[in-house]
Amino acid sequence: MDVQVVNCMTCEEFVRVFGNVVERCPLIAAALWSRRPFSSTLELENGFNEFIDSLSIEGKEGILRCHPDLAGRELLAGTLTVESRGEQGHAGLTSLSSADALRMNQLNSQYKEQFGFPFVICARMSDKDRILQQLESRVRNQQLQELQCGIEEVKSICRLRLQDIYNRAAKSTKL
Ligand SMILES: NC(=O)N[C@H]1NC(=O)NC1=O
Repeated sequence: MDVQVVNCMTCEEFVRVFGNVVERCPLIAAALWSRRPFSSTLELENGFNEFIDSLSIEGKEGILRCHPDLAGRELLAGTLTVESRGEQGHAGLTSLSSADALRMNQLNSQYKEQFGFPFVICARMSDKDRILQQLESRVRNQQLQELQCGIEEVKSICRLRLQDIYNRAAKSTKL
């Protein structure tokens, strides 16, 4: 996607295209629109990262709380966002054995009780075994260390979602 195309978008278009780069946080895209013009698509990605980094602890916790559990209720109910559904499918979470699903649910609950926000990991850079292993080890982190860990994962999710948007745009202009 040419950055000029991004710079010419109305706020409404921009939020439609980039509104779920941070899961269920279209406000972040709406805020970033004011920072146009961007000199490159990388600058837009940096904008997302800087915005997230500039938030208070409560703001960062809020971002994590907008993420659905991995292999949780929303996956079963079919109410995940398209992006999250794809990511969880990529990590094999849509076809877990009932023993693995039970284990993941138990660990997710334990984690949430411990920190007050859900466990977040970039599912596309992981798989079922690594996710279970990370849940088991990260639950032992300190509160602030774990907040930062979750936020770094959010940034990885963002980067891959932005790449998808650019790739889709590049494909559609080739047609
Ligand atoms: N809880 C959690 O990590 N959720 C997410 N991770 C990811 O890659 N997509 C999500 O929705």
